[in-house]
Amino acid sequence: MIAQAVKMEDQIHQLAVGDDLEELTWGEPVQRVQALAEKGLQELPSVYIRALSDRPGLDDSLLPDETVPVIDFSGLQEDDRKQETMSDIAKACEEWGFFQLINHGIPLPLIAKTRRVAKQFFDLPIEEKQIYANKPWSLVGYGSRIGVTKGAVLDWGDYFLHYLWPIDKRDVDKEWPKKPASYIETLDEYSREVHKLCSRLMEVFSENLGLRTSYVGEVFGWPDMNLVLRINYYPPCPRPDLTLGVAAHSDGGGLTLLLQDDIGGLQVHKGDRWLSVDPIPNAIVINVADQLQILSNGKYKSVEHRVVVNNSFVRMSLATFCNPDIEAIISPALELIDDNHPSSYRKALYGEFLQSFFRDGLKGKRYIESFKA
Ligand SMILES: O=C(O)CCC(=O)C(=O)O
Ligand SMILES: [Fe+2]
Repeated sequence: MIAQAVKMEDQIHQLAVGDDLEELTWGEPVQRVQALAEKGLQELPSVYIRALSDRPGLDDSLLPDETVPVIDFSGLQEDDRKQETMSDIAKACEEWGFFQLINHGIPLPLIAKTRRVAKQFFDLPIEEKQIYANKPWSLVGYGSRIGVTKGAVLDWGDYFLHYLWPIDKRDVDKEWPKKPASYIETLDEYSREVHKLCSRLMEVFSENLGLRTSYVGEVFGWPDMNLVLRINYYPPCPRPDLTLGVAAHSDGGGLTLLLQDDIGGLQVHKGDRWLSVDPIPNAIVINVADQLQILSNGKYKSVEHRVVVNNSFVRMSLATFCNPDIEAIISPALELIDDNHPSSYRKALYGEFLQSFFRDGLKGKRYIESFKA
């Protein structure tokens, strides 16, 4: 079952590159950014240097009048605050595509433990992490780039990626770290909590869109929606002004739940500016991803975001992507189409979407553009 499920994603990858997977190679030998940074480089190697127009411009971040909305999820449990909380979430999805969720219900000691085991993994010697090195045709494992294109500008960061859900798609034996010893147990517990929160959010989004409560969940395959964890590790960088931890992109799946630490660096695109998502201790940053934008017929926005790095601190984040199955067909909900709101996107297999992603890596909002009706 496991082998089969993962193999399907490999097949999509194969379609994307049109090549024999086993022969696919990285454009350049893989360099761990963490190892480079630990050498104490004075200069930034040229593969990380972005074009002038993509550089972060480190001083143009937040203006005080504009901040990503903060939503108190406990408001949904109180009769007098429920309506207001629902409409705050709807507004955030429509205007920002992003919000920070507090009182989300994931136990804080579990969050602390999850962060701790993630950090302990990255603190292992390189050789121990290399055991999980990902292949050019799969994002699963220990990685330092997305896409194989020779000469591509690379992100200043490493990651570790694996499935959290559905349970039969997790290959705990091969794909989850064995060290630290409590990693598996902790992430198992974390996945169950994230699954609960995602389920609740999908219900809220459905209701807010005027759809039956189970609608978004049905499209994304609840209770077996795909939850994929990406632990991001951004070491200090000698020239943060020239590079990015993650290039500008929108997330391709359904929705994303992100735990960032207290360092800061995530920015979202609003109007023609990049605004910082200031860390709030233990808040979870939620963002609408491309498939939810399509399902909502463009009412909800899957917004571009990027990560800037700094020259003093390691920053870590844990992103959980909640995605439809690759065989799911995604299209705007019929209830959201009328004479004034014609269908903005064509019907497509989520796998078709993934295929362009595997081929080209992160490319701003280019993918969703190509699915316009
Ligand atoms: O590290 C972050 O704050 C965001 C990472 C991100 O956007 C991603 O992994 O898709
Ligand atoms: Fe992202």
